[in-house]
Amino acid sequence: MTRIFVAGHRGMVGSAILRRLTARRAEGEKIDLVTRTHAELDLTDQAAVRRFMQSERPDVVILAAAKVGGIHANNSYPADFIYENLMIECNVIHQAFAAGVRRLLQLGSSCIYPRMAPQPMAEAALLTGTLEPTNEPYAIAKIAGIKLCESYNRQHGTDYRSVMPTNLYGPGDNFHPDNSHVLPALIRRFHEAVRDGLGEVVIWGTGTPRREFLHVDDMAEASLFVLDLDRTIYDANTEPMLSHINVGSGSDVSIGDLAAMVAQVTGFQGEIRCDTTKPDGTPRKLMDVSRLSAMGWRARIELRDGIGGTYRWFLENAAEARM
Ligand SMILES: NC(=O)C1=CN([C@@H]2O[C@H](COP(=O)(O)OP(=O)(O)OC[C@H]3O[C@@H](n4cnc5c(N)ncnc54)[C@H](OP(=O)(O)O)[C@@H]3O)[C@@H](O)[C@H]2O)C=CC1
Ligand SMILES: C[C@H]1O[C@H](OP(=O)(O)OP(=O)(O)OC[C@H]2O[C@@H](n3cnc4c(=O)[nH]c(N)nc43)[C@H](O)[C@@H]2O)[C@@H](O)[C@@H](O)C1=O
Repeated sequence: MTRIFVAGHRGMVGSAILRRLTARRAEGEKIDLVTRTHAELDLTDQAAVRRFMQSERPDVVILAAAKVGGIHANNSYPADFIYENLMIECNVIHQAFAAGVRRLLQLGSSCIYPRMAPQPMAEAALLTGTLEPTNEPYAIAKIAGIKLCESYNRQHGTDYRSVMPTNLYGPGDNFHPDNSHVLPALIRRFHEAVRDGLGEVVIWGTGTPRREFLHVDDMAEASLFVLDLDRTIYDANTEPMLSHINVGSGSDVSIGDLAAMVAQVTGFQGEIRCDTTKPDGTPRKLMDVSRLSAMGWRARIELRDGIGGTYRWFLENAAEARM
């Protein structure tokens, strides 16, 4: 029996990972799942995390809990983003080690790479240049997470792994009008424009930045793929000081074209206007996914299909929620 703690199991990624693990258990895999809500266990609380790890003694930890948000949230609450994420990583990774956890997978983000990194961004681009200012505090925390895992592996021989997802979306996303990422924000805005009969939708920035989007179900599958890799294969495909693995779909789209896709999915036929007083952020973020591809994994869900499914989930679960 493998006892797995999924931290952040009520979030978009954590819940997708939990769905897959639950399905595997139903198929007969010997998995014992451990979860705690944020209210039950605040992962920024060192003593509470220590007590939890010592009493639950998981074999494996999946760290999908974090302070997460889009460009506006990152830019508005930098102290929350750096403090909470550093604390969560330090507590979970160190207390996992102290409780003898043999394998851990933590999720970083594509924003760890320099703002002007050569595209597509390879794992080796880490720490080669200046970060994007709108999310530097979050990125610094995420880089610290990679270095924590590498350091425990080097000093203590643990098997702690890191995946760096590109921009994610899907069921369970945060559809807050200001604090969310671009795709859920646009789904809400275009939906409300159609509902209210508006002739215009405003998108932030110039519409020219390019982003790569990956459906959360693909991300969950990739996470478990990396977690399940035999250690010799993981180690052979990474390096002790460059141990993270990019996860992406392999193609990107401009924000303007993304907005046009969301307009089509939601049935909006009016004008799309750019508010250039809002920041663009990084000009382009496309992952080099050759490391993961070489190990045999690739994304399956096409962006247009994924947006359609996410819009249906939004209509059924979030459209009426007060934000
Ligand atoms: N969404 C995206 O586009 C991307 C996400 N990632 C990474 O993927 C991971 C998962 O992100 P995602 O699922 O989108 O985020 P969500 O915000 O959907 O989920 C995060 C989860 O973490 C929980 N959490 C936050 N703070 C604490 C805390 N102090 N103690 C306990 N639980 C806490 C949240 O609980 P509660 O809601 O109750 O606070 C929530 O359940 C993160 O590491 C993120 O950085 C990386 C790249 C892109
Ligand atoms: C995953 C990643 O997410 C964040 O970085 P980001 O990629 O810049 O994320 P974003 O989804 O918020 O924006 C993408 C682009 O889209 C434009 N844009 C248009 N209209 C809206 C809009 O309505 N909302 C938002 N949020 N953006 C909009 C926006 O101006 C930008 O050009 C990081 O802080 C960090 O958290 C991180 O790692």
